[in-house]
Amino acid sequence: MSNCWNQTRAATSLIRRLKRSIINPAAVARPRCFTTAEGHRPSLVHKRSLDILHDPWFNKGTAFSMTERDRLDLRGLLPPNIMSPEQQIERFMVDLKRLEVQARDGPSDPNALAKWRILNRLHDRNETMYYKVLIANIEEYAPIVYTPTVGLVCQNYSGLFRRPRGMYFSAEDRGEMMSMVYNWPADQVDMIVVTDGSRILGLGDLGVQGIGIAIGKLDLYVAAAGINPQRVLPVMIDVGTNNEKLLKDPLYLGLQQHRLDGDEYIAVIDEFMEAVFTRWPNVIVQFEDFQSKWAFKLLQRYRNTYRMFNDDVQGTAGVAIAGLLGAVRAQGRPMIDFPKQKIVVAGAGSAGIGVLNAARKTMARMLGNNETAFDSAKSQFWVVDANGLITEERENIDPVALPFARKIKEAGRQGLREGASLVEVVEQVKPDVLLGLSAVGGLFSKEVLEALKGSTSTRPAIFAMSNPTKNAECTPEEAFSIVGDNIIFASGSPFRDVNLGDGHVGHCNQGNNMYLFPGIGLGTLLSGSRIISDGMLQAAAERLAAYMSEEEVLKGIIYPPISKIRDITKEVAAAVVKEAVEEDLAEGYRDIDARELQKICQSQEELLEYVKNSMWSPEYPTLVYKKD
Ligand SMILES: NC(=O)c1ccc[n+]([C@@H]2O[C@H](COP(=O)([O-])OP(=O)(O)OC[C@H]3O[C@@H](n4cnc5c(N)ncnc54)[C@H](O)[C@@H]3O)[C@@H](O)[C@H]2O)c1
Ligand SMILES: O=C(O)C[C@H](O)C(=O)O
Ligand SMILES: [Mg+2]
Repeated sequence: MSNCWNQTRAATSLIRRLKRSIINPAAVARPRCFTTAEGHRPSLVHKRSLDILHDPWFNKGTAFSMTERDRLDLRGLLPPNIMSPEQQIERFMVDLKRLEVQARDGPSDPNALAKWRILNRLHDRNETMYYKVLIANIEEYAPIVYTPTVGLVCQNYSGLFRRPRGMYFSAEDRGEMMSMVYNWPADQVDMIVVTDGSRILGLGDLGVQGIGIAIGKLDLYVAAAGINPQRVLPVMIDVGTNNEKLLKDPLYLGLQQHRLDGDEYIAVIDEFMEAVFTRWPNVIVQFEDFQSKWAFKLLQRYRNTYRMFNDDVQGTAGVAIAGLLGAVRAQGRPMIDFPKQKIVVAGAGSAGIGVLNAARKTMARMLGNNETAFDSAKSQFWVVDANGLITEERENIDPVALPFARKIKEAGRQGLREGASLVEVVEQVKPDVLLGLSAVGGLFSKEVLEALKGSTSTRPAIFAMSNPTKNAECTPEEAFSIVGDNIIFASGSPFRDVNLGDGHVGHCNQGNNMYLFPGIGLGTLLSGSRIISDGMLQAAAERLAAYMSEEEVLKGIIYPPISKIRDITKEVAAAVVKEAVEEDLAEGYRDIDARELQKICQSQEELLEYVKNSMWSPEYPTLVYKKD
């Protein structure tokens, strides 16, 4: 009986594995006769000779085997010594490491830009090798290809631009986008990250140069979520810039006109969305670094029709929620105490308001999930923007900030008023949490941090989440030295831990949306959900929150190390798939239909295996030439 059971199980499992192998050929061990000498299913290419060496999708450089060199007319075009992928990386690393003699930490690394150049050149030559290097050294090179260095890259883009990467749609292309999308060589695109360059990190309007941020985010999609690099597309929508310096710069690469606004602006974005979803109906579009003015409007406009999300609004909110819940646990309290936390937020832009809305909803759910709970939860927040504390007396208040405006009488009772300064607010409120998404470096000044010493919390939390490094509201050194050792600290860009003496470490967590967006994208892709629901985003945040053990959290570690990002992403993606199935949104992906997906979701183990097997890994496939 049990033998028969085992055989049936083995057969079912084999069928599943074979089905999955259609998604990822490497996911299943094939019978020998199907494989090449290198042991993998071959990839067909329609080019040969130098064209292959110049194609980063297929190029293997010195790792082409002799038989491949013959098959693809490469003989004589490469030095004769055939290298293993490991030897190739060793050689590359010698070059890259030369720059590390002087300094070795991302944030203040004087050679960061030079390292980016070396890595970027590899990206242009050989994508497989590039991602092998990135994945194996993610802790070290995420600060180069992502924040903070990517900010510097965007600022200097005109000078750094060599080979184009991704697609550019401009205001001049109106009426042409539907045909332009066919200029992209890939028939399948899974992930697009699009920006209009209007608010790049905390660096403001960088116009066309903002494409760097889309490229950096997609690097993480490949490295963390295992999205196939041939199926990612960075996009820049150039509607002009309001950055006067760029407008006057003759070397600026973008449209030298002021930004389109109003209906004209929306028409361009509408046309872009229609074009990409016509060619790639299953693509997921991540909106990135759009100024707040448009971030919310575009999200509302598209989120119920297209598979899209706004990372700054929704990804950041999830990461902040996970961190805020971690901060409650770090006080030795249960998560359900979250609705008692007093939270001061500095910054009421796309990120700040995104966090406020999500935190309020999370509190309301914990308080009974009804209207009264939702209403009372808002009293836990004090919001300070460029004009100080936001109250109902604020003139021309932004509608998205209105729900968080303090009642004027109540503010008065607290010794506060419209426009009160951040120091005053912190002094009077004595918050448990001080969270910055203001893009103002040093905003958490000595006075503000001194005021936080009066917090009624047993362990106050400071989230200096603005990017890049120089825009962080304070450094961990400042926080630990002024507020004291018993705090929780998180920043958007990486900083080193602080030595508190006597063997104690002040942990610096990186509170960055990179812990969520790759999993949200991958989970949505694999579920085949037509939209990205609030529930799917909530499931992602909850999974991240639960990722840290009690022991870690008590030590002040509320986010995982970036070296674990592939594992976290797998877990987050699984949570997103499961939620999409539960909400009946999942339509399945490729060969796995909705019913099969439902079955997979019944076992957490199978679900995680499915996600893992669907992730691309940087291995060279054997190449076989086929005429077009
Ligand atoms: N860590 C992360 O994962 C993450 C995610 C998204 C955004 N961010 C960062 O958050 C920052 C803000 O992004 P955004 O999209 O909300 O920008 P935004 O321009 O839309 O909003 C900035 C807000 O800060 C306020 N502000 C300006 N000066 C202030 C001051 N002196 N005191 C208090 N508030 C002040 C502005 O009034 C505005 O409300 C950026 O630096 C961005 O890099 C970080
Ligand atoms: O890009 C990042 O590092 C996080 C976030 O999306 C931001 O805009 O700062
Ligand atoms: Mg962003």
